[in-house]
Amino acid sequence: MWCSRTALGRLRRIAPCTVTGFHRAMSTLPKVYVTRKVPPDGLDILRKSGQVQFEMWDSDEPVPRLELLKKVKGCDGILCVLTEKIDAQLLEAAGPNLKVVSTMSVGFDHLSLDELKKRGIRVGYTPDVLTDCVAELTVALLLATSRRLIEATHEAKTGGWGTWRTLWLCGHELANSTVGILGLGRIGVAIAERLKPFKVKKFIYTDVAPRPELANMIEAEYVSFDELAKQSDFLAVCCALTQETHGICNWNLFSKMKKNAIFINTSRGGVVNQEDLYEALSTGLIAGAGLDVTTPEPLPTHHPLFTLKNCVILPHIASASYTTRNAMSALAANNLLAGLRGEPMPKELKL
Ligand SMILES: O=C(O)[C@H](O)CO
Repeated sequence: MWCSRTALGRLRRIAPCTVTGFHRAMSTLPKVYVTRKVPPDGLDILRKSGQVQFEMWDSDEPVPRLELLKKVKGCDGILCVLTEKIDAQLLEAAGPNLKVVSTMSVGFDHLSLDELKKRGIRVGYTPDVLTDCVAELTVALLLATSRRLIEATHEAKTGGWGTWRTLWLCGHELANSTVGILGLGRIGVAIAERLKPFKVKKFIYTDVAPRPELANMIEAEYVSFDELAKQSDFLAVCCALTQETHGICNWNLFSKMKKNAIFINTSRGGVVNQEDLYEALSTGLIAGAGLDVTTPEPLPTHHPLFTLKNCVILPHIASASYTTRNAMSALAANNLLAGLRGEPMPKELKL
Protein backbone atom coordinates (compact mmCIF):
# COMPACT_ATOMS: atom_id res chain seq x y z
CA MET A 1 0.00 0.00 0.00
CA TRP A 2 1.85 2.98 -1.32
CA CYS A 3 0.60 6.39 -0.33
CA SER A 4 1.30 10.05 -0.85
CA ARG A 5 -0.50 13.30 -0.02
CA THR A 6 -4.00 14.43 -1.01
CA ALA A 7 -6.90 12.28 0.13
CA LEU A 8 -4.70 9.74 1.80
CA GLY A 9 -2.98 12.38 3.85
CA ARG A 10 -6.04 12.55 6.04
CA LEU A 11 -5.95 8.93 6.98
CA ARG A 12 -4.30 8.09 10.27
CA ARG A 13 -3.90 4.47 9.38
CA ILE A 14 -2.63 4.13 5.89
CA ALA A 15 -5.14 2.38 3.69
CA PRO A 16 -4.40 0.53 0.47
CA CYS A 17 -4.27 2.87 -2.53
CA THR A 18 -6.71 1.38 -4.93
CA VAL A 19 -7.55 4.30 -7.24
CA THR A 20 -5.98 3.53 -10.59
CA GLY A 21 -5.45 7.12 -11.70
CA PHE A 22 -3.90 7.84 -8.37
CA HIS A 23 -1.53 4.94 -8.87
CA ARG A 24 -0.51 6.30 -12.25
CA ALA A 25 0.08 9.76 -10.85
CA MET A 26 2.15 8.35 -8.04
CA SER A 27 4.23 6.00 -10.07
CA THR A 28 6.87 8.62 -10.77
CA LEU A 29 7.26 9.68 -7.14
CA PRO A 30 10.22 8.28 -5.20
CA LYS A 31 9.31 5.26 -3.08
CA VAL A 32 9.97 5.39 0.65
CA TYR A 33 9.59 2.72 3.29
CA VAL A 34 9.00 3.88 6.87
CA THR A 35 9.95 1.03 9.18
CA ARG A 36 7.85 2.03 12.20
CA LYS A 37 4.83 4.06 13.19
CA VAL A 38 6.55 7.41 13.56
CA PRO A 39 5.15 10.31 15.63
CA PRO A 40 2.61 12.49 13.82
CA ASP A 41 4.82 15.51 13.03
CA GLY A 42 7.14 13.48 10.81
CA LEU A 43 4.32 11.63 9.18
CA ASP A 44 2.53 14.90 8.36
CA ILE A 45 5.66 16.24 6.71
CA LEU A 46 5.91 13.18 4.49
CA ARG A 47 2.23 13.25 3.64
CA LYS A 48 2.06 16.94 2.88
CA SER A 49 5.26 17.04 0.87
CA GLY A 50 3.71 15.49 -2.20
CA GLN A 51 7.25 14.46 -2.93
CA VAL A 52 7.16 10.78 -2.09
CA GLN A 53 4.92 7.74 -2.08
CA PHE A 54 5.50 5.92 1.15
CA GLU A 55 4.49 2.83 2.98
CA MET A 56 4.78 2.57 6.72
CA TRP A 57 5.00 -0.38 9.09
CA ASP A 58 2.09 0.94 11.12
CA SER A 59 2.97 -0.61 14.45
CA ASP A 60 4.89 0.02 17.65
CA GLU A 61 6.57 -3.36 17.23
CA PRO A 62 9.55 -3.71 14.89
CA VAL A 63 8.87 -4.89 11.38
CA PRO A 64 9.94 -8.56 11.01
CA ARG A 65 13.23 -8.78 9.18
CA LEU A 66 11.89 -10.80 6.25
CA GLU A 67 9.07 -8.35 5.76
CA LEU A 68 11.52 -5.47 5.90
CA LEU A 69 13.75 -7.08 3.30
CA LYS A 70 10.73 -7.50 1.04
CA LYS A 71 9.38 -4.00 1.58
CA VAL A 72 12.58 -2.07 0.90
CA LYS A 73 12.95 -3.60 -2.56
CA GLY A 74 13.12 -0.84 -5.15
CA CYS A 75 12.90 1.96 -2.57
CA ASP A 76 14.55 5.33 -3.08
CA GLY A 77 14.52 6.12 0.61
CA ILE A 78 14.16 4.42 3.98
CA LEU A 79 13.12 6.12 7.20
CA CYS A 80 14.10 3.82 10.04
CA VAL A 81 14.49 3.70 13.80
CA LEU A 82 17.33 2.29 15.88
CA THR A 83 16.03 -1.29 15.99
CA GLU A 84 16.53 -1.86 12.27
CA LYS A 85 19.91 -3.14 11.17
CA ILE A 86 20.72 -1.34 7.96
CA ASP A 87 23.46 -3.66 6.74
CA ALA A 88 24.76 -5.14 3.49
CA GLN A 89 21.93 -7.68 3.32
CA LEU A 90 19.29 -4.98 3.60
CA LEU A 91 21.01 -2.68 1.13
CA GLU A 92 21.27 -5.55 -1.35
CA ALA A 93 17.58 -6.25 -0.87
CA ALA A 94 16.74 -2.58 -1.45
CA GLY A 95 18.69 -2.48 -4.68
CA PRO A 96 20.30 0.30 -6.69
CA ASN A 97 17.48 2.87 -6.38
CA LEU A 98 18.21 3.50 -2.72
CA LYS A 99 19.64 6.98 -2.24
CA VAL A 100 18.85 7.97 1.33
CA VAL A 101 18.59 6.32 4.72
CA SER A 102 17.18 8.58 7.39
CA THR A 103 17.25 7.32 10.95
CA MET A 104 15.05 8.76 13.67
CA SER A 105 17.89 8.62 16.18
CA VAL A 106 21.08 10.39 17.08
CA GLY A 107 22.82 7.02 17.48
CA PHE A 108 23.88 5.30 14.29
CA ASP A 109 25.44 2.05 15.48
CA HIS A 110 22.60 0.15 13.75
CA LEU A 111 23.80 1.44 10.38
CA SER A 112 26.68 -0.20 8.49
CA LEU A 113 28.33 3.04 7.51
CA ASP A 114 30.96 1.40 5.30
CA GLU A 115 28.29 -0.36 3.28
CA LEU A 116 26.27 2.82 2.92
CA LYS A 117 29.31 4.80 1.89
CA LYS A 118 30.38 2.17 -0.63
CA ARG A 119 27.01 2.50 -2.33
CA GLY A 120 26.92 6.30 -2.19
CA ILE A 121 23.81 6.28 -0.01
CA ARG A 122 23.34 9.41 2.09
CA VAL A 123 22.45 9.21 5.76
CA GLY A 124 20.35 11.54 7.88
CA TYR A 125 20.16 11.39 11.68
CA THR A 126 18.65 13.45 14.51
CA PRO A 127 21.21 15.17 16.75
CA ASP A 128 20.44 18.32 18.78
CA VAL A 129 16.66 17.98 18.93
CA LEU A 130 16.93 15.39 21.70
CA THR A 131 19.79 16.90 23.69
CA ASP A 132 17.68 18.59 26.38
CA CYS A 133 15.41 15.62 26.83
CA VAL A 134 18.27 13.13 27.13
CA ALA A 135 20.18 15.39 29.54
CA GLU A 136 17.08 15.79 31.69
CA LEU A 137 16.55 12.03 31.90
CA THR A 138 20.23 11.46 32.65
CA VAL A 139 19.99 13.78 35.63
CA ALA A 140 16.80 12.05 36.78
CA LEU A 141 18.46 8.65 36.50
CA LEU A 142 21.55 9.87 38.29
CA LEU A 143 19.50 11.17 41.20
CA ALA A 144 17.27 8.09 41.28
CA THR A 145 20.38 5.93 41.49
CA SER A 146 22.49 7.98 43.88
CA ARG A 147 19.59 8.76 46.26
CA ARG A 148 18.19 5.24 45.93
CA LEU A 149 14.71 6.41 44.97
CA ILE A 150 13.51 3.14 43.47
CA GLU A 151 14.57 1.17 46.54
CA ALA A 152 12.98 3.81 48.76
CA THR A 153 9.55 3.76 47.09
CA HIS A 154 9.65 -0.02 47.16
CA GLU A 155 10.36 -0.01 50.91
CA ALA A 156 7.61 2.54 51.55
CA LYS A 157 5.08 0.48 49.62
CA THR A 158 5.99 -2.94 50.96
CA GLY A 159 6.21 -2.33 54.70
CA GLY A 160 9.95 -1.80 54.98
CA TRP A 161 9.36 1.71 56.31
CA GLY A 162 9.80 1.34 60.06
CA THR A 163 10.96 4.09 62.32
CA TRP A 164 13.23 6.87 61.09
CA ARG A 165 16.73 5.38 61.03
CA THR A 166 20.01 7.24 60.94
CA LEU A 167 21.72 5.54 58.01
CA TRP A 168 18.80 3.81 56.34
CA LEU A 169 18.63 4.35 52.56
CA CYS A 170 21.51 6.80 52.64
CA GLY A 171 22.98 7.63 49.29
CA HIS A 172 25.52 9.99 47.79
CA GLU A 173 25.03 13.67 47.09
CA LEU A 174 26.15 15.84 44.21
CA ALA A 175 27.29 18.79 46.31
CA ASN A 176 31.10 19.00 46.35
CA SER A 177 31.40 16.03 44.02
CA THR A 178 33.46 15.45 40.91
CA VAL A 179 31.41 14.53 37.87
CA GLY A 180 33.15 12.73 35.03
CA ILE A 181 31.89 12.62 31.47
CA LEU A 182 33.04 9.88 29.13
CA GLY A 183 32.73 11.33 25.62
CA LEU A 184 32.08 15.07 25.69
CA GLY A 185 29.54 16.23 23.14
CA ARG A 186 26.34 18.26 23.12
CA ILE A 187 24.63 15.87 25.54
CA GLY A 188 27.54 15.81 28.00
CA VAL A 189 27.55 19.61 28.09
CA ALA A 190 23.79 19.71 28.63
CA ILE A 191 24.06 17.22 31.50
CA ALA A 192 26.81 19.27 33.15
CA GLU A 193 24.81 22.49 32.76
CA ARG A 194 21.93 20.87 34.60
CA LEU A 195 24.12 19.40 37.34
CA LYS A 196 26.05 22.60 38.05
CA PRO A 197 23.30 24.12 40.24
CA PHE A 198 23.61 21.07 42.49
CA LYS A 199 26.97 22.56 43.56
CA VAL A 200 29.19 20.07 41.78
CA LYS A 201 32.82 20.90 42.64
CA LYS A 202 34.46 19.88 39.42
CA PHE A 203 33.66 18.52 35.97
CA ILE A 204 36.20 16.33 34.21
CA TYR A 205 35.97 14.53 30.90
CA THR A 206 37.83 12.30 28.56
CA ASP A 207 37.52 11.80 24.84
CA VAL A 208 39.78 10.86 21.94
CA ALA A 209 41.20 14.40 22.18
CA PRO A 210 40.47 17.53 24.22
CA ARG A 211 37.38 19.43 23.10
CA PRO A 212 38.12 22.92 24.44
CA GLU A 213 35.15 24.69 22.85
CA LEU A 214 32.66 22.41 24.55
CA ALA A 215 34.71 21.99 27.72
CA ASN A 216 34.94 25.76 28.24
CA MET A 217 31.17 26.00 28.33
CA ILE A 218 31.11 23.92 31.51
CA GLU A 219 34.65 24.59 32.77
CA ALA A 220 35.51 20.93 32.45
CA GLU A 221 39.06 19.64 32.71
CA TYR A 222 40.40 17.11 30.22
CA VAL A 223 41.86 14.04 31.93
CA SER A 224 43.03 10.59 30.90
CA PHE A 225 40.67 7.63 30.94
CA ASP A 226 42.33 6.32 34.10
CA GLU A 227 42.05 9.68 35.87
CA LEU A 228 38.40 9.86 34.91
CA ALA A 229 37.87 6.50 36.57
CA LYS A 230 39.87 7.44 39.67
CA GLN A 231 38.48 10.93 40.28
CA SER A 232 34.79 10.67 39.38
CA ASP A 233 32.16 10.44 42.09
CA PHE A 234 29.60 10.29 39.31
CA LEU A 235 30.53 9.04 35.87
CA ALA A 236 28.17 9.70 32.96
CA VAL A 237 28.75 7.81 29.73
CA CYS A 238 27.88 9.97 26.74
CA CYS A 239 30.02 8.53 23.94
CA ALA A 240 28.71 6.99 20.73
CA LEU A 241 29.00 3.23 20.32
CA THR A 242 31.77 2.55 17.84
CA GLN A 243 34.39 -0.16 17.38
CA GLU A 244 36.66 1.89 19.64
CA THR A 245 34.14 2.34 22.46
CA HIS A 246 32.64 -1.14 22.38
CA GLY A 247 32.98 -2.61 25.89
CA ILE A 248 35.14 0.31 27.04
CA CYS A 249 33.41 0.35 30.44
CA ASN A 250 34.81 -2.90 31.75
CA TRP A 251 36.75 -4.24 34.72
CA ASN A 252 39.67 -2.00 33.83
CA LEU A 253 37.44 1.04 34.42
CA PHE A 254 35.33 -0.22 37.34
CA SER A 255 38.33 -1.49 39.30
CA LYS A 256 39.84 2.01 39.29
CA MET A 257 36.65 3.77 40.37
CA LYS A 258 35.85 4.97 43.88
CA LYS A 259 33.74 2.80 46.18
CA ASN A 260 31.19 5.60 46.40
CA ALA A 261 31.05 6.10 42.62
CA ILE A 262 27.80 6.10 40.66
CA PHE A 263 27.98 4.95 37.05
CA ILE A 264 25.35 6.27 34.61
CA ASN A 265 24.87 5.17 31.01
CA THR A 266 22.38 6.81 28.66
CA SER A 267 24.37 6.23 25.45
CA ARG A 268 24.38 2.61 24.26
CA GLY A 269 24.51 -0.69 26.13
CA GLY A 270 27.36 -1.91 23.96
CA VAL A 271 29.87 0.42 25.62
CA VAL A 272 29.51 -1.57 28.85
CA ASN A 273 30.76 -5.03 29.70
CA GLN A 274 27.72 -6.06 31.73
CA GLU A 275 29.37 -9.06 33.39
CA ASP A 276 32.08 -6.76 34.74
CA LEU A 277 29.50 -4.21 35.82
CA TYR A 278 27.54 -6.89 37.65
CA GLU A 279 30.70 -7.96 39.45
CA ALA A 280 31.57 -4.38 40.36
CA LEU A 281 28.07 -3.67 41.71
CA SER A 282 27.54 -6.93 43.54
CA THR A 283 30.90 -6.81 45.30
CA GLY A 284 30.57 -3.17 46.32
CA LEU A 285 33.46 -2.08 44.13
CA ILE A 286 31.27 0.84 43.06
CA ALA A 287 28.14 2.17 44.76
CA GLY A 288 25.55 2.07 42.03
CA ALA A 289 24.67 2.16 38.36
CA GLY A 290 21.83 3.73 36.43
CA LEU A 291 21.32 2.33 32.95
CA ASP A 292 18.91 3.57 30.32
CA VAL A 293 20.49 1.29 27.74
CA THR A 294 21.55 -2.35 27.89
CA THR A 295 22.60 -5.29 25.77
CA PRO A 296 20.30 -6.70 24.58
CA GLU A 297 17.23 -4.50 24.58
CA PRO A 298 14.92 -5.38 26.10
CA LEU A 299 17.13 -6.83 28.83
CA PRO A 300 15.61 -10.21 29.76
CA THR A 301 13.76 -9.96 33.06
CA HIS A 302 15.87 -12.79 34.50
CA HIS A 303 19.12 -10.89 33.84
CA PRO A 304 21.36 -10.78 36.96
CA LEU A 305 21.54 -6.97 36.83
CA PHE A 306 17.83 -6.88 37.69
CA THR A 307 18.55 -8.66 40.99
CA LEU A 308 20.72 -5.81 42.26
CA LYS A 309 19.22 -3.09 44.44
CA ASN A 310 22.02 -0.74 43.46
CA CYS A 311 21.28 -0.97 39.75
CA VAL A 312 18.46 1.13 38.30
CA ILE A 313 17.45 0.03 34.82
CA LEU A 314 15.20 2.01 32.49
CA PRO A 315 13.87 0.78 29.13
CA HIS A 316 15.75 3.20 26.82
CA ILE A 317 13.55 6.24 27.42
CA ALA A 318 16.07 9.09 27.46
CA SER A 319 14.51 10.87 24.48
CA ALA A 320 10.96 9.87 25.35
CA SER A 321 9.03 13.11 25.59
CA TYR A 322 6.21 13.91 23.17
CA THR A 323 7.96 17.09 22.07
CA THR A 324 11.28 15.43 21.42
CA ARG A 325 9.99 12.32 19.70
CA ASN A 326 7.90 14.54 17.40
CA ALA A 327 10.91 16.74 16.72
CA MET A 328 12.99 13.66 15.93
CA SER A 329 10.39 12.35 13.50
CA ALA A 330 10.07 15.76 11.82
CA LEU A 331 13.83 16.04 11.42
CA ALA A 332 14.06 12.50 10.09
CA ALA A 333 11.34 13.28 7.54
CA ASN A 334 13.00 16.54 6.49
CA ASN A 335 16.38 14.81 6.19
CA LEU A 336 14.82 12.17 3.98
CA LEU A 337 13.03 14.62 1.70
CA ALA A 338 16.06 16.90 1.33
CA GLY A 339 18.25 13.90 0.55
CA LEU A 340 15.84 12.68 -2.09
CA ARG A 341 15.80 16.14 -3.68
CA GLY A 342 19.58 15.99 -3.81
CA GLU A 343 19.84 18.95 -1.44
CA PRO A 344 21.86 19.28 1.78
CA MET A 345 20.03 17.59 4.62
CA PRO A 346 19.28 19.56 7.80
CA LYS A 347 21.36 16.95 9.68
CA GLU A 348 23.45 14.68 7.51
CA LEU A 349 25.97 12.19 8.81
CA LYS A 350 29.23 12.69 6.97
CA LEU A 351 30.40 9.29 5.78
O1 LIG B 1 19.98 7.34 19.43
C1 LIG B 1 18.99 7.89 19.86
O2 LIG B 1 18.36 8.74 19.23
C2 LIG B 1 18.48 7.56 21.21
O3 LIG B 1 19.12 6.52 21.80
C3 LIG B 1 17.00 7.32 21.15
O4 LIG B 1 16.54 7.94 22.23
